[in-house]
Amino acid sequence: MSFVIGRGSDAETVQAGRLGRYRALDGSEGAELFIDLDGPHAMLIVGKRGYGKSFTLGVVAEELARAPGVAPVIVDPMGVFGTLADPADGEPVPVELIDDPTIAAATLDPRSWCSLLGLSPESGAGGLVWQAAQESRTLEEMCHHIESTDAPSTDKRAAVNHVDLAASWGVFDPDGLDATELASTAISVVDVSGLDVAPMNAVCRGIGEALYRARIDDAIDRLPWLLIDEAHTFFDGVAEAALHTILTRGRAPGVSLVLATQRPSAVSETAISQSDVLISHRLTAEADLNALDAAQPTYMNESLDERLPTDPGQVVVIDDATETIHAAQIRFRDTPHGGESPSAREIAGLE
Ligand SMILES: Nc1ncnc2c1ncn2[C@@H]1O[C@H](COP(=O)(O)OP(=O)(O)OP(=O)(O)O)[C@@H](O)[C@H]1O
Repeated sequence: MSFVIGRGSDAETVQAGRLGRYRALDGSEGAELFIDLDGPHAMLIVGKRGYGKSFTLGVVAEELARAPGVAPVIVDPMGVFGTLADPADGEPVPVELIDDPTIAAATLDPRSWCSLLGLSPESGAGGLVWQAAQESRTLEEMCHHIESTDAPSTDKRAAVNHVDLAASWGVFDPDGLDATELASTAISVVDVSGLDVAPMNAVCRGIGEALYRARIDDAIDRLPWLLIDEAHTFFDGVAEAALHTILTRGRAPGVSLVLATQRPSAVSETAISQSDVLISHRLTAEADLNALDAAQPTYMNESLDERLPTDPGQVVVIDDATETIHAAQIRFRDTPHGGESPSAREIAGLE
């Protein structure tokens, strides 16, 4: 009998991903541990730098790419998940690489446009951007709308300059990514690594909204899974609204979210409280431990800090669906891990 996180004991492990093996107190490995890929989930993967968050996210990504009926998309802020497309050990991992992602300007609402451009909606330029975003579908239309008002010319100039700045990011296109494109059988790896935080957030928001809306409108017949590395980056920008929608309302339409971060204290409380699966690597920063402690379930009768592992790849999994806690060793990646830290000795040819 195998255990499937999010489901419980399962003899067949159908539509479940291989996560790793149980880890005994003496470090020895036990039975295989799986993760449910059938129903919708909100998962949070945490751990301090270098203890395996991205590696674990990669393992989940490999399993999702191989699973039927799901549409996995990974937002890759460090550009390390392109290696999912490299030859894999075992079953192939189907991957769709998206290197220059764009979204339609109309994906963002007027408030988000102001916050994306760092403008207060109460300011002259901010008010103009707000109105333009309400009335327009493209950046060009926004500029025309601003120019055509009888607002003071300094406000108009400031507003147009801000919209031009957004245009210079190169992430807005009326034919930007849509859900049908993202919802292929392969995992879509959206590389946002060349972008600043603001456009990175805009792209993430566009993808999150497109996937959610497509399920609400019955436009895609697979269940989307949105995986996000360095998730704290997106809780401090315009992407947050889309992530909150999925966290709080994603279950019914079947949209899943997997967030990985080294700073659980920097993602929202909702992200922690709404997660039904928490995978924790080693953590030491007090603020991060406190953030997780606040959401510690009553069925956990010792504190999380006491159970946290010490070595890379080791985790504690809190499974809220089955109200169980597991000590595990995450399995090795079947495709190369792209997040290896560079070594000065290696670069100098000494290793
Ligand atoms: N499950 C695992 N099995 C074997 N080695 C692992 C495992 N997980 C992590 N490692 C090792 O730990 C290293 C660091 O992992 P990873 O790059 O995922 O860390 P991270 O926590 O995501 O760090 P960062 O915050 O810098 O992204 C990997 O390069 C790998 O060598």
